[in-house]
Amino acid sequence: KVHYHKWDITYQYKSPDCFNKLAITINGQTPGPTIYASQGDTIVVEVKNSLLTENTAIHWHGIRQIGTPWMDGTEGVTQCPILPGDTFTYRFVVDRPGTYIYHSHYGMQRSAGLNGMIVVKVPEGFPEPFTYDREYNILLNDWWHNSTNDQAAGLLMPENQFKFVGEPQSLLMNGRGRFNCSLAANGNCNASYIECAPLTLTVVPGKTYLLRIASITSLSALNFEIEGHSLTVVEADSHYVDPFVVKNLNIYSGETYSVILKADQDPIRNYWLASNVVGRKPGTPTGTGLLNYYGIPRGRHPPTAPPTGPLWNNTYYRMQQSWATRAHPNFIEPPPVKSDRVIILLNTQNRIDGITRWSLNNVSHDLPHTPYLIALKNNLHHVFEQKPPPETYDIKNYDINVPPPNRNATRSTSIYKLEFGSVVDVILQNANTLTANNSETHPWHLHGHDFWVLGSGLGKFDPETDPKNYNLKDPILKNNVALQTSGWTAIRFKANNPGVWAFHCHIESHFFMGMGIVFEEGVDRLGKLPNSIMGCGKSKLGN
Ligand SMILES: O=C1O[C@H]([C@@H](O)CO)C(O)=C1O
Repeated sequence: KVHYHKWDITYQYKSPDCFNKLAITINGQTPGPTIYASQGDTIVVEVKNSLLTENTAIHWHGIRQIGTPWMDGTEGVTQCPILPGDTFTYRFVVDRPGTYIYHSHYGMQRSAGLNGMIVVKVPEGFPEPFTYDREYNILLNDWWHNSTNDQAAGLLMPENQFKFVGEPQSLLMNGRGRFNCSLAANGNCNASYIECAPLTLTVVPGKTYLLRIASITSLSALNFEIEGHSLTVVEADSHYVDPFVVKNLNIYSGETYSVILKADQDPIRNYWLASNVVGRKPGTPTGTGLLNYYGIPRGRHPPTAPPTGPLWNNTYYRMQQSWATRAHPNFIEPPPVKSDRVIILLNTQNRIDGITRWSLNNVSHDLPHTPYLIALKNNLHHVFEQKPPPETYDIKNYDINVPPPNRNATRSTSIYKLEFGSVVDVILQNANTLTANNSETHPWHLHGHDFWVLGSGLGKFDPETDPKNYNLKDPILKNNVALQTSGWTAIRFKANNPGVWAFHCHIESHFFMGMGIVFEEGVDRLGKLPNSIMGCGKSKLGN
């Protein structure tokens, strides 16, 4: 089955949290429309760029694009951007069931509202390992009142004029939140807007619901909770997990979870849906919605205060909370027992020529003007740095608990070339930022692949001892994983999807500041690239 969508990308004044500002919309909506499909279907999205002054590109987050790497929508990596006034048609197969996200992959446009959900159903009759009466989608986001232009300009200021994006003004559920209008200095803020009416999910006492929860936040690690109800986690990044029950769920940017909710509480009132910031000192009120028990007026607030979630800086708790580590006993795909290559990436914050950047092994990533996929396919070796980036860092002597002794780093367009079919381990190693006694959570996302999460720990990864504790029996498969403060995370994947794939921190400002790398594998196995991805850098000549 082929699903056709026609999207017009425009700037419109919107009030997601009751504060009116310019947002990027799809057919006038932010979040954009939810795409529904079944496993094996083809999705066709004709994207018209009606942003009058800027390019765009749309990434289908979690979709592996096997055989269609040029549809991954990662500007600078898999395609030239879609120019203002131009139309680009994305066409790809959704080869696995689950919950996915789409969002702009150009500049920091995701933060301006260009995002939405994709739901891929299992085929008719396929026995899911859980049952439910109906399902709801919950897209979690954070939201600022200034523009992404303001934000980008602040990030590019030199030395102590650097201005970080700061903590969000509000937290949204399906694009709706509630800023306290009495705090609105300027701009129009009107809490009675229909647009900022809180998300309300109606449940029938005794019934069972599947909640598809996705986070598209630009910065925040969130903790989601439904007051008075426990949640049974059954799926993570569209892979079935060994089910476990939580009171509240940590969800990192880019992740999706499916949880089972039973309407098993006292039906005489409504209950809060709550999302709270964890991992960074909160500066944002709890994001709320309502769980409405059928028969109670939909808008009636619970008699209680919304839950405020776990302590934001309890790393140990967050480590424990990452219970989504084991695959469902009936859906285990064990990893290869050994890897062909181990890449260790030290995450540091640096200052390069006065500009604050993030780096991996002291290399901060810049995107080339000719997308890698085009450059590699056409052997244009002069359009990006050919020297390979460092495979590791000075593990013995580097102190991860102090600011980088050498603030400086280098910027580069270099990429990691992987032997097709090889098994690759990546160890993400966190460290202190430029600020003393400060390490930050980084949610990493890999394009084009799922990876096994073999293990994680606090402190410095030890190549001699830590691999002995990897879970090689039933590790979970995901395409997003959190790197906790001052800790490490180990992942393994097969380089078996011909293409060029970004692997980066999913914090919008961090990727903008160079916190990512790019893998290449099997590009020589690809057929002719579509002309539609050309038109920039050295690809002006067309094919
Ligand atoms: O890139 C960042 O900058 C700030 C801080 O390090 C300097 O203001 C922050 O929290 C980041 O994640």
